[in-house]
Amino acid sequence: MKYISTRGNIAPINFKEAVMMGLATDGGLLLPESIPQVSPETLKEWRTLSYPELAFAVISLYADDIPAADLRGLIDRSYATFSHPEITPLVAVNGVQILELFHGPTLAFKDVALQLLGNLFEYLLKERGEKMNIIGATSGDTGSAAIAGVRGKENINIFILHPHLKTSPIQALQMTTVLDANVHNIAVKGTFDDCQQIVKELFNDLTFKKEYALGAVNSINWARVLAQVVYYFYAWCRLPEGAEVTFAVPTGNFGDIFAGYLAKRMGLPVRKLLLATNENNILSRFVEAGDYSLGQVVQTVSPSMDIQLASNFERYLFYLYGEDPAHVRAAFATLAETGRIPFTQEEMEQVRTEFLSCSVGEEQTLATIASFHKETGYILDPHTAVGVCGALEKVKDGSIPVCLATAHPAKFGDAVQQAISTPTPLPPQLAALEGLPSRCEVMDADRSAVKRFVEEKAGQRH
Ligand SMILES: Cc1ncc(COP(=O)(O)O)c(C=O)c1O
Ligand SMILES: N[C@@H](CCOP(=O)(O)O)C(=O)O
Repeated sequence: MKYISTRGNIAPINFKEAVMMGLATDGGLLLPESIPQVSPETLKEWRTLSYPELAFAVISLYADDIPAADLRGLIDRSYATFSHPEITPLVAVNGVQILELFHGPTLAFKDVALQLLGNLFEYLLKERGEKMNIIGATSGDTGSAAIAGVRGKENINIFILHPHLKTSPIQALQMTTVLDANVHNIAVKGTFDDCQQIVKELFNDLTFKKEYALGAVNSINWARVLAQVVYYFYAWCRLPEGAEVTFAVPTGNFGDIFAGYLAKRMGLPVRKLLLATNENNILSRFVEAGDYSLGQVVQTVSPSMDIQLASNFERYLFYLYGEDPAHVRAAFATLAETGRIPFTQEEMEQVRTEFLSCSVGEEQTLATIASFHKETGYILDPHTAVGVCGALEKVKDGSIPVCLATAHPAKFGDAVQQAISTPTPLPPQLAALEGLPSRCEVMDADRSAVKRFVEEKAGQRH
C-alpha cells in the first residue's frame, strides 16, 4: 500500500515511511492511495475474531510492509495493557449501545491507537537505528495517552503542548506527574488550536523537522486513524448479523469520526455517522448549513472537544472533492484568507448522505448525564454524553445507534458531579495521582519559544 498527500505534492511512500513522516512534507495529510474493500463474506468471517485478531486483519491491509509476525506481536503487546478482555466492549444500556473505548491505561479512546503507535515507533526506530523527538498538541487526552505509550523509551523524547488551565485537573495531572527524563509537558497560554498550530508550524519547518527527527502522535499521523478504524468493525461484529448502524461520535479534531468514515468506505454497513459537537460547533454547522466558518474557541464541560480547526477535516475534504489535491489546496488558501470555506449545494447533498450532526449545549450535556444516570445507573462522561444526546434526538431511521464512549467519567469529575450531585469513584490509577510531584513548563503561544525549548531538551538527551 502506498500513501499520498491530500495536497498532492509528495511522491507515494509506504506505510512505515508514512508513520515516521506524520504530517506530509507538503503540509498535507497522508492517505492510502486506494481504500481496501472488505466483502460481506470477509465481514462475516471477522465476526468470530478477538479484538487483536481483528486489529491484525484490518491493519495488515494497510501496513503490508511490516512482516505479519512482527505486526501481530506489536498488536498483541499493545492491547495486553487494556483492563477489559474485549478491549473495546459493546454494552447495551436500556437499549442504547455504548462502545466503551476507555479501558486502556489512561482511560480514554486515545489509548487504542497510542499504545500501538508507541510500540510501532519503538520498532521502526530500532530497525533504522534512529532517535525521535515527538511533538504533539492535546486538549487533554491525546497527551496522557501518548506519554503513556512512550514514557521511559530510550530513543524517544516527547514534548506535549496543552492549553494552560483548560484541561480537566485530572487530565493535567495524568501528564505532568510523569517525571521520566524523556517526557516534557508545555502548558501554552492559549487554546488547543494555538497548540495544534504551533505543532503544525514546527512540522512544516522541514529543516527543523529533519534535524530533530520530529514524530507525530496526533491524528495527523495516519497510524492513529488506522488503529481507530478497527473498533467500528469490532462493534458491528458484536451486533446481530445483518444490523445496519449509525455511529454517534463526539467530535473535536475529526479523527475518530474520520476513522468511522473510512470503515464505511471499506464496506462496513454503516447507515450514517452522527457528528456530535459541543458548543464549538464549526463541524456541525458545516453538516447542517454548509457553514464552515471559524469562530472563537469556548470553554465547555467537554474540554477535550474545545476545538475549532479540526485537522482531519482535510482528509474528508480530499474525498469530498473527488480526490483532487488542487481543490484541497485552494480550499485551505481560501480558509487562510477569509476564515471560511464555501461549499456547493451538490457537495452538501453528498455530505448529508454520509453524516447527521448536532451541537449539544452545556445544559443539555449535563441533563443527558443526569437523566441517563437516573434511568440506567450508568455514568456517561461529558464527551460521551454529547454523542448520546445526539443519538437520542437524531437517529430515527431504524438503524441501531452505537454511541462511542470516548472517556471514563472520572476524568471529568467536576462536570459529572455537577450533573448527578455525587462524586464519581476514582479508578486506582487516577486516585494515585493526588499529591504526586509534577513538572511542566508554562509558555506563551509562541512557536519560537517552543522550538528553543525542544532544541535545548533534545540536545541534553540525544
Ligand atoms: C474524550 C474525547 N472525546 C472525543 C474527542 C473528539 O475526538 P476527535 O478529536 O477524534 O474528533 C476527544 C478529542 O478530541 C476526546 O478526548
Ligand atoms: N481531544 C484531543 C485533541 C487532539 O486530537 P488528536 O486526535 O488529533 O490527537 C486530545 O485529547 O488531545
